[in-house]
Amino acid sequence: MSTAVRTPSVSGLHAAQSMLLKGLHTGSPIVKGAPGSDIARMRVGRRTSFTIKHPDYVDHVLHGAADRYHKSIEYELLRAVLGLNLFTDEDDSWRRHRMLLNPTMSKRHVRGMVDLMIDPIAAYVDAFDDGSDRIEVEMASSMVGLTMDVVGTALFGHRFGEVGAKMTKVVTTGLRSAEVATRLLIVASPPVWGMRAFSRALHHAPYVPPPLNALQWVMRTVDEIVWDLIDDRRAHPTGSDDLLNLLLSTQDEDGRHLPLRRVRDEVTTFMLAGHETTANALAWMWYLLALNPDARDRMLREVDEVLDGRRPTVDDIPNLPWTTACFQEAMRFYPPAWIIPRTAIEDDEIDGHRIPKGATVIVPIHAIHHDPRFWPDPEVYDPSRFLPENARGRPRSHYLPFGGGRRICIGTSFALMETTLITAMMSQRFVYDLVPGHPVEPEATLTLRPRNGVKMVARRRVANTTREAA
Ligand code: HEM
Repeated sequence: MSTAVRTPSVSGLHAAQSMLLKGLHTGSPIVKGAPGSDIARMRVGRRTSFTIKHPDYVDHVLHGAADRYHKSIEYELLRAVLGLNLFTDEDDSWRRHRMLLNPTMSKRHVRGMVDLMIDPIAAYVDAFDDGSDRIEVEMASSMVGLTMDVVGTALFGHRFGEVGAKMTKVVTTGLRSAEVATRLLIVASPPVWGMRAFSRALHHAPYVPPPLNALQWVMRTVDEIVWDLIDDRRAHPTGSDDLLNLLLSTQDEDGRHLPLRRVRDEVTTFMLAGHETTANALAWMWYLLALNPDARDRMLREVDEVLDGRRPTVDDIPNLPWTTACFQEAMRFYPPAWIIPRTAIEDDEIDGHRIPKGATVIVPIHAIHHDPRFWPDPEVYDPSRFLPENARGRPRSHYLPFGGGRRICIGTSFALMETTLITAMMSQRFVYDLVPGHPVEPEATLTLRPRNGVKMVARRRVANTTREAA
């Protein structure tokens, strides 16, 4: 290793105060780091954290030296809700399960799911269209119901329907209580064993005080939904090659099936991780498109030219590059997973800066996506950045909505195909405008969500207009 250099530091007291009073947000000292430096160190309680803002440093942590990092202690809270699964697992056990699930989520296999995705989207648009020319809609929760249904149909052969509506409240409550718990955690900085005991207690204790009792309610509600799904499939087996059947039928070399508990944990993860981030990103995209009518008009023109009013097929997706780019640029602007924390499991060094074993390393995705060194005019919503000819050759850690390295989101292809279809199909009949005066602002929980939702009016499209003005 080379000689260690001095790392700029941020006051731990200031960071702790800000955390307790304002919570974690995109401007928190622990996220912003030190001005003018790509790495900053801070100590809060017993914990040392580093914020790294340069893509090369991110490359090191997520790719080159990935063996030296695990997910951070905050994931223990997720483990309490989701159990042990692809998201929360580590090392050999993670590797085995990732190898098992990769083929089902590969681009090739997901292409085969496109018709399954289209059915719930078409049903959503039909149910939404009450025949009037202007329909009010709160996009964030509406997208939760839709993306739940798409994941349910494509991966579990199950339409969530009513459950989708319930999930908006469950997930919002869960994320808000988790945010409060994370604030306390960062300041109290308990050891991992303390955190695990806390998570177990949260699951099983007969009484938990507010606000943590909300987390317990979330865990129990999610548990009920997922066990119903598994029990139903076991009682009524199907021959499909969906994710649920893969999890229920897979056997190791000794012929042993996955424990049912693990099946439950994976299903919970795919159900939650598979819809919440996607729904958020879509809500942000509709918001940004309404603010940028030129980008929106170009999307509408592309959809009309390519689809000519018919249902899409899998072969249409590559012919909708602007539509896909509108979604990708929305994820640059408001990345749903806006921060990625890791823990060093052995001593490391980043560009001469010493990272001791046990330290937390924070990758502030939102900040990197808005850094003018890597994104000219970062506050301008410009989908052309993601047209294939402009995106080619971009360094991988400039754009991280799906994370990076071996822990990159397994649902990347699924999400990109699903959202292109949703954007196109929802735009065939309607164009979406903002309700004036409704405040739209980001709320940073585990994901970056619109705090008060996004209230919009769907306006029926008029044939043959060149400009979709109100
Ligand atoms: C726009 C939509 C999505 C975004 C922005 C997103 C973002 C992410 C990010 C940033 C990670 C990495 C977290 C880390 O490294 O700590 C991740 C992991 C993961 N995502 Fe997604 N995701 C999306 C959609 C999906 C979908 C559709 C699914 C499943 C159907 C899914 C399932 C997962 C799983 C299981 C992991 C853990 C992978 C592993 O560690 O091996 N995600 N996602």
